[in-house]
Amino acid sequence: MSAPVITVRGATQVFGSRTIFRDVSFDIAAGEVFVILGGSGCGKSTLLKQMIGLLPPTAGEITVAGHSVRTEVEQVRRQIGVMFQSGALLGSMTLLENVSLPLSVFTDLPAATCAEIARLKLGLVGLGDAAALLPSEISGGMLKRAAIARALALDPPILMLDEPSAGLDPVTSAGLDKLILQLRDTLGTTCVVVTHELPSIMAIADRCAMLDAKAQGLIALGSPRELRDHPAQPMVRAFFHRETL
Ligand SMILES: Nc1ncnc2c1ncn2[C@@H]1O[C@H](COP(=O)(O)OP(=O)(O)OP(=O)(O)O)[C@@H](O)[C@H]1O
Repeated sequence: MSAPVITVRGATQVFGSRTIFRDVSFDIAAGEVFVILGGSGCGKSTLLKQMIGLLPPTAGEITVAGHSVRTEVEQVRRQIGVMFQSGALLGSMTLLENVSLPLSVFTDLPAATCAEIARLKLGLVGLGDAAALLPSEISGGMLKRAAIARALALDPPILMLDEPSAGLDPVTSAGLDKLILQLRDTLGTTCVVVTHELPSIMAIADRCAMLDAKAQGLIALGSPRELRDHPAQPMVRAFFHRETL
């Protein structure tokens, strides 16, 4: 494995008297597609928020490109483009304006250059012809692609996607999987994806980390094929073989 770009060491999250997960540790290598999976409420989104620097871990340490999420939040954020579950684009702006927004807010580039870069990003996600449309005028799959284009606006080396295929039909979802792999292959983007869609996991993940609410932590770490073919825990087996426990 090449040098880790993200290190998670003993990450723990407690809300009030409730432990969501404890002592979670793994590395994510540069250029890896890393999936965080597990049942509802096991803490996938919470772990993502810790990695982005939005939520300091109750205990443990996470670094992104060598920067601590506790003490160097600015530097951490600069490494990461995020698409949250809602993927919210601003409804009153065209796709081009939505994708330009991070560039005009966070850089000193002239408006025409921001627009040119935004156009390139829209092209990258297959929306080159949709730049002038409003979010209300496009499909769910196109909305996700536009949100990914916006997450890529500032050329982050890491992309984090929270349930990108939620609410999409299988064909559109497979198209999104292909896009994620294309971004990794063409731009070298490290992708951290939260999902519990088994076909997506098998299609895109180099490795995955499985969290479990009952175990309050990590129950499996490895390639999806390893976890499917050699599940070390009944819960892992149930997930990859679609069995009930
Ligand atoms: N700020 C918070 N305060 C208290 N509890 C929280 C907070 N954020 C999340 N939780 C709880 O922590 C648990 C894990 O939430 P999280 O959203 O990380 O789960 P998840 O695995 O992403 O679930 P899903 O697949 O349903 O999105 C949930 O029970 C949630 O209610």
